[in-house]
Amino acid sequence: MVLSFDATLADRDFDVSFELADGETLAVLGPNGAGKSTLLDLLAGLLAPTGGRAALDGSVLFDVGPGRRVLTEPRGRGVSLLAQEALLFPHLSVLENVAFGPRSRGVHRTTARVTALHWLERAGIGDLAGRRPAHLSGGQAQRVAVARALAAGPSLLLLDEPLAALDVSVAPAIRTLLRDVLAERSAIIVTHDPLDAFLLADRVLILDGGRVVESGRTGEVLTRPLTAFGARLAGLNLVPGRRTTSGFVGVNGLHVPLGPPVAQGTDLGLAVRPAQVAVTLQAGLAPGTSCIRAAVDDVEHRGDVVRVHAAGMAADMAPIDVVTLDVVAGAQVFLTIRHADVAVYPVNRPSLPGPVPGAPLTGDRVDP
Ligand SMILES: Nc1ncnc2c1ncn2[C@@H]1O[C@H](COP(=O)(O)OP(=O)(O)OP(=O)(O)O)[C@@H](O)[C@H]1O
Repeated sequence: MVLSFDATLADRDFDVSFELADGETLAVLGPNGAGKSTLLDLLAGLLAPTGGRAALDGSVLFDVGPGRRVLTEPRGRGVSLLAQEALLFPHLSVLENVAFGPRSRGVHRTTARVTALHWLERAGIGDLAGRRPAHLSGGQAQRVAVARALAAGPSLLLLDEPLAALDVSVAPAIRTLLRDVLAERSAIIVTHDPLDAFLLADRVLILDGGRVVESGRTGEVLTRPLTAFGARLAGLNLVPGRRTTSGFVGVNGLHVPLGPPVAQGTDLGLAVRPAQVAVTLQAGLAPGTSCIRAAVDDVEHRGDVVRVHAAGMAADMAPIDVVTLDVVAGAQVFLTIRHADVAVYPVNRPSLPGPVPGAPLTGDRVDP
């Protein structure tokens, strides 16, 4: 375990614990005000907790409680922060910017420059070493920031939405660079983008209201979310429901027959993609499908598709079908799902504060 973290911050109602394995990348997601920046600031030493303890590579970052108050200064933490904006020193060259970290740790000037050049080359911009930041594009500046964060030789890399300020044409290349440098590196990335979580992180921590509300392997959380926020991130419908004698019964009345392994009364969730929910005017009764009747709440235009909201679910339709079937708010429709397209699973599985060892979880999937 490279990092153990347990902190409360009373005036922000923040109370979060988790662990990070050596070489693991953790994505921290959550709505605005969830506590993501607070988490990074506590780790970087920009904020002091009111209670708790964190240790990185066996060294205490903070240890605060009755009768004890240890707060390691930011520079001594072995933590580097890569922010949205590159924030380079304008009066220093690119090489000097990157060499600054090692230099300020007392590394000899020549060695620091060799280290800086190594990371600039790794970031694909060795040829820009002599430039001033004013003469860099946004993408180039962020590459310099990546090199600078790594040249400091951190035990833990913190990334605060590192792609958010970049032009969409530049972000993919920087994402590829991050994917390369994050492999085998202990890192925590705050992001609003589930794609970044998928591509960059081994594990996901979802915060809401200063608490961990979901945690697990990225693929697990984004295919079988436990919370409405997790489902929204993953682009899935999540229908809460229960196991009854005949199977899954959703709060919206959707019924899906299930095999025996799950005990009656268990709280279940059904996940299905909006593209796999069919909207019709007649009840669909084909074998292997389930159908509910619902009134349309809202019709939302989303580029190539129209998203229809009804019975707590979203269904994507082709615009021509919306017109042909006259699907408008208030219309009565039938929503049909194929059993083969849904995942039904317990939603009260314990959250997993630590890394999940080995194989994906098995045994809790109870797809029909
Ligand atoms: N400087 C501050 N002083 C006091 N409270 C703050 C401060 N910054 C944030 N908060 C509060 O702490 C809580 C967590 O905020 P935080 O900025 O960590 O959330 P976040 O998940 O990073 O949100 P966002 O996605 O909007 O950046 C919120 O209730 C917020 O109002």
